Order: sequence, then C-alpha cells, then structure tokens
Amino acid sequence: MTDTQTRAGFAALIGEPNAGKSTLLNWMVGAKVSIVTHKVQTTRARIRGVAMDDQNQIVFVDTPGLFRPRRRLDRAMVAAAWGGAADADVVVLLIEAHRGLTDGVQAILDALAENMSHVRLALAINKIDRVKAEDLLALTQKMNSAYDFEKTFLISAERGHGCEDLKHWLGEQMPEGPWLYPDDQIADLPMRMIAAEITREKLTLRLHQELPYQLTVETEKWEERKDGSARIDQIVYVSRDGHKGIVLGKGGETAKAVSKAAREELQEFLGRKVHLFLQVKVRPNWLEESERYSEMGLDFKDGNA
Ligand SMILES: Nc1nc2c(ncn2[C@@H]2O[C@H](COP(=O)(O)OP(=O)(O)OP(=O)(O)O)[C@@H](O)[C@H]2O)c(=O)[nH]1
Repeated sequence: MTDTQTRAGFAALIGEPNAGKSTLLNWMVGAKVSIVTHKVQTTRARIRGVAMDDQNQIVFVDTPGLFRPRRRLDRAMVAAAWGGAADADVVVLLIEAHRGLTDGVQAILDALAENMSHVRLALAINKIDRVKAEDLLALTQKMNSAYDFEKTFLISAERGHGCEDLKHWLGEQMPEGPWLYPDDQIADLPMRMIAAEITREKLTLRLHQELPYQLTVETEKWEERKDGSARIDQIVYVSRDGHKGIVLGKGGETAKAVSKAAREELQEFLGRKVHLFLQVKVRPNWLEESERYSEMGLDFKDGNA
C-alpha cells in the first residue's frame, strides 16, 4: 500500500520581483506555464500550475499582490495579500544569490515572522550560476541565522540545477491524499485556463457593462486531433436565465462573434487550427459553489493570517 500512497497539496513560490519565480515554476510544471503567467496575471485564477513527483502532486498557487504594500497592514489585508501562500502546505522563498539578503528580502522575512509563522518555509537561493561557491556558503549561513528555514536549496532555475531536489522535497511535504487534479488534465491545465480566459476577455469586450455578474467560462474538453488541430469545448456559465439571452444575443449573434474572436486569438496563440465550441448554461448556485470550487473545480479556501 505504501508504494501506491499518493500525496497532494499546495505550494507557493514567493520572493522579490525578478527572483526567478516564473522560471522555477516553468521548470517544475512545464514550459506552457510561462504563457499562463503572462496571460492570466490579471485574472482570478489562483492555480499557477501542477507538478508531479512520482506519486506526489504539487499544486502551485498564486500569491497576488504579495509584499507590494510597504506600510504595516491590518490582519485582513495581510490575509488578502498573502493569498494562496497563507493556505499553502509549504512556501518557498526565492532569493537571488548575487543580491543576497536585500532590504526587500528582509521585509519579506519580517512579514513572514509577523504574520505567517505558522507556514512552513523553505529557502531557495536562485541564480547560483552567478556567484562563487564560498559566497553561497556565507549567504546560506546568513539567511539561516536571519530566519528559521526548514530547508535550504541552492538552485539555478534557468539551468535546472538543484531543481529536482527541491521538487522532490516539495512532493514529500504534501499531505497524504488523493490527487487534486486527475493526471490526464495536468498537462493541458494551463492551456485550458488560458483558453477560458481568452473567451472571457472577448465576452467582456463585446458586452461591456452588460456583462452579467457571476459569469464564468470553463474549458470542459480539450481534444487534440490527428490533423494537428484542437477541438475545445467551453461552457459559459451565468447565474440567471435572463443572462443567457444577453450572452447569446439576438439569434445567437453575440455568442457567435465572441466565439469567432476567441477562436482567432487561440489559433494565433497555439499556432494551429482550433475548433471552438461554446455553450451557455445557467448555474444558479454559482455563488455557493464557487465557495467550494474555484473556476478550475478545485476546493480552495481563502487564507486567514
Ligand atoms: N543567471 C540566472 N538568471 C536567472 C535564473 N533564474 C531566473 N533567471 C532570470 O531572472 C529573470 C527573472 O526571472 P523570472 O522568473 O521572470 O522572475 P520572477 O520572480 O517570476 O519575476 P516577477 O514576475 O517580476 O515576480 C529572468 O531574466 C530570468 O531569465 C538563474 O538561475 N540564473
């Protein structure tokens, strides 16, 4: 039984801008995510990607707005700012080897000590290709006397050095339990998110203020076809029957135009032919459901600091 025991949980990568978070995430999750991080930044998507390490699944969550505010925050704001990190099973702080313990890093450590002492924290010193070995040793010591990290990794996210160890360790820290995402969805999850986001964007452009509140787009199916094209089935969920008409438009005109615009952008994005099928459905319990399931169908609670 032990061989087949799976683990799954959440991890968050934090650090100053430019620390290499996206690069590391790409290494862990696969190249497709880089597109996601650019594309989906402004959305409500909270999942940045999913990595597998043997039987262990690591779901990387977003940390929107983290550390942007300089002033002291009240508890509610802190909880909001920390976003996914507050709920993560493990948080990895990324710093740049050649910059070391900067004021920005110190501010993060202070914020962690003050608000997030319950969170398990590992340190990843990134860009080790840019410094000498002896400097790394000194920095490791300095960082570990500044904060009680569970573990320190020396990595180069760009070259992949040390990343396997970090991923493996993260996998082992995840709680035992079934995977949060079925494995056949992991590879194209970022693409599903992007595709949904593109359609949502086109709906917003088309409907402006008319855009129904509580509208979500989900990519239900993604099928790779033998001829190299992709068939993408999406559902636009609205909360009331009346809203369905708004999205469809007269004689389905709005939905058609949105679908065309979204398909064109997707084709350009993927560099191949796309067949996009949109359906509009009413989901009256959207609000209640959304508390349990995010857009991606995943249980996710808001953090409390
Ligand atoms: N030399 C070196 N450069 C790296 C390494 N990892 C990342 N970089 C570079 O550092 C820069 C920033 O990397 P990102 O991954 O975008 O950093 P980020 O933390 O996601 O940045 P924000 O999106 O601004 O928060 C990029 O130019 C990367 O190519 C590394 O291991 N070595």
